[in-house]
Amino acid sequence: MTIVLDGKKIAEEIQRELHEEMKDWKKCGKRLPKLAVIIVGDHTASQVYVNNKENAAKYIGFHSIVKEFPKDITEEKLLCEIDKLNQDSTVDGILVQLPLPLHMDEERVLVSIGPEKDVDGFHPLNMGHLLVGHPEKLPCTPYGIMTLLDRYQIDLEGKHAVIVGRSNIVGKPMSQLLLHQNATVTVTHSKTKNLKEITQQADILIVAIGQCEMITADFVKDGAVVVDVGMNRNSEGKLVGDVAYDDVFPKASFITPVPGGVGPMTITMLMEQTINNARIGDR
Ligand SMILES: Nc1nc(=O)c2c([nH]1)NC[C@@H]1CN(c3ccc(C(=O)N[C@@H](CCC(=O)O)C(=O)O)cc3)C=[N+]21
Repeated sequence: MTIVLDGKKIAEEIQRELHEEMKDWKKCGKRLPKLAVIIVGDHTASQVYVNNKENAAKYIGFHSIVKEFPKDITEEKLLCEIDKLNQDSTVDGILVQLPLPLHMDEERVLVSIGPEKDVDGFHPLNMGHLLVGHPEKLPCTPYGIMTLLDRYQIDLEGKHAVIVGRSNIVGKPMSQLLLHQNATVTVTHSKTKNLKEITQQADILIVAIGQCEMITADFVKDGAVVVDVGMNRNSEGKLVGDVAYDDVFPKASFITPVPGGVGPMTITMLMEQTINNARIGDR
């Protein structure tokens, strides 16, 4: 029997808890958290993400501001805007929506975010904390996946976790979090030879490659836990993952759907880290 890892449901549960906490903050007059989201250029593709974030913040009951800039804004101007937010003591979290326009140096922009306000966990300092095993801020998608696995009491110790994709945003940080839980981790990528032979060994298979329904049943071991980070539009405009869900479903012990799996968890972890910053900072 296959169990669906219901990210939407777990995300709602956590958001309800956070909502209750914010009610208490309001009651005792504590300053409410504030998240600042920066968007540069056309963001129609990530509109869903932006809307979901706004809605979550509204529901939980804290402040969220969105700053939109044209795609031809200079890097200097953008850095200046980030610096204003760094210095604004009412702002607890800053997120710069990726990808940035090609003329910008993404790393330079990410480094300019104050590490203590980096709710995405993309700052090299926070990546470093994660690498040495004392994470301060976690990238929201890997954090969301770990929370989801934990809520379904999926034991990771000694399991072979195979990650498909090595991005800084998902694959690399995911590998570290799984290692910390004593999984044996293999990271595969576009140059990996015999990908299928490796994914077939996975007890836990995490897929984050951005290829529409690439992982079919023949890539998956019987009883594997399958986590799909992909979010692609197919030819009919429907949102589909990197995993061919219907094909893989009967083989998996647990599987995340798209939508309603990893996505809502990512949003919720962003909310949690913003609140956590306000909690510890009281800046
Ligand atoms: N600095 C930065 N941090 C990010 O975390 C980041 C980013 N930039 N740029 C864009 C991507 C994309 N991303 C999504 C997260 C959740 C959903 C989400 O909530 N998905 C719903 C979609 C629901 C629907 O479309 O119907 C779901 O999967 O159920 C979507 C997309 C975060 N990203």
